Amino acid sequence: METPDDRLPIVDLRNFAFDEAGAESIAREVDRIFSETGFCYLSNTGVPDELMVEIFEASKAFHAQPQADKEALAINAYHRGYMAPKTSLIVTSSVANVTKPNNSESLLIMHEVPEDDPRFGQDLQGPNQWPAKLPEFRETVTRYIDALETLARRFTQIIARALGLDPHALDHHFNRPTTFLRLLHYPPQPDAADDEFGSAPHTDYGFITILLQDNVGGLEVRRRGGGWIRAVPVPGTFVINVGDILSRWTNGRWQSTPHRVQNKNVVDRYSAPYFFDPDMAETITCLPACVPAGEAPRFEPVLYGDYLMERIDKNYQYRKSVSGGA
Ligand SMILES: O=C(O)CCC(=O)C(=O)O
Ligand SMILES: [Fe+2]
Repeated sequence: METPDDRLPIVDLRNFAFDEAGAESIAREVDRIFSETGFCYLSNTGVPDELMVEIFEASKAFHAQPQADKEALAINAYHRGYMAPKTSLIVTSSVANVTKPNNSESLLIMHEVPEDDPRFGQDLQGPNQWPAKLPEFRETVTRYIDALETLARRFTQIIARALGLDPHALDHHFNRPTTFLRLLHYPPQPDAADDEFGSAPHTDYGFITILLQDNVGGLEVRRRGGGWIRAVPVPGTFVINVGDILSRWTNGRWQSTPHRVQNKNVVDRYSAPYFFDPDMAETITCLPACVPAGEAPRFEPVLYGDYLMERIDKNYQYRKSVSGGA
């Protein structure tokens, strides 16, 4: 039986219309939740409801296209484009021994890197791919990404506060953030076996993930004491969670909690996780505020770009042909 404790908490961001005391109280709440479950809902985020509707319409229109039109955008060496069902396998996960590929398809859109950007051509720094036959798609997705970036930057200030830092202390790591929007489609799997997932148990690599899900359900979050909590859809909210690099940055004070998706419904499920990560050129060093006096940090400093490439190269089959062996 479910009890009220089995629900993820909701943090009300009050449309960011708070004073100093309000910001502090939200930060305390976030510190408690991220130290325990590492997952919660966010309400009153300032992201317009219409935009949430529009991004799902865009995603559905993309996935409803003939397979050939989707394959025309097959994921490129810059990790941008379409990933067909059953092509990603989380192998770096310490969460589970995953053997079956994920039963989901997705379009990955990252931060734009124009050709005149000095980073152009480096790892993960290249062009997005846009569907030729959906004229409004790019504009809608760009508006959504802009809104989510604003939310993520504001939330980063709450994170800094929650860790006892100046609200702007972390901002400079995100001057050129690494961002991924993943427009996911999960086909129905009413008879899925226990080890067949839309998204197998995993933790997210990065800093924070801000997820929009439709009203179908299927996301589950691992409970600290074992078992899984259903992240039931709550209209108008996002789900936010701590990624591995944030957990590492906090010296393990905050948890990057395993989660998984199984769409055992008879209808399709759509979701849109937005991953907001540091600039790849930033070094992530355990925050001194999180290291107990007299103790050494639990993790070595790491260049975010190196860390991310390792995770991506291990997790995606398609990268066998674009990296490593060359
Ligand atoms: O679709 C979802 O609800 C979660 C997706 C997810 O965990 C991911 O893409 O990392
Ligand atoms: Fe995830």
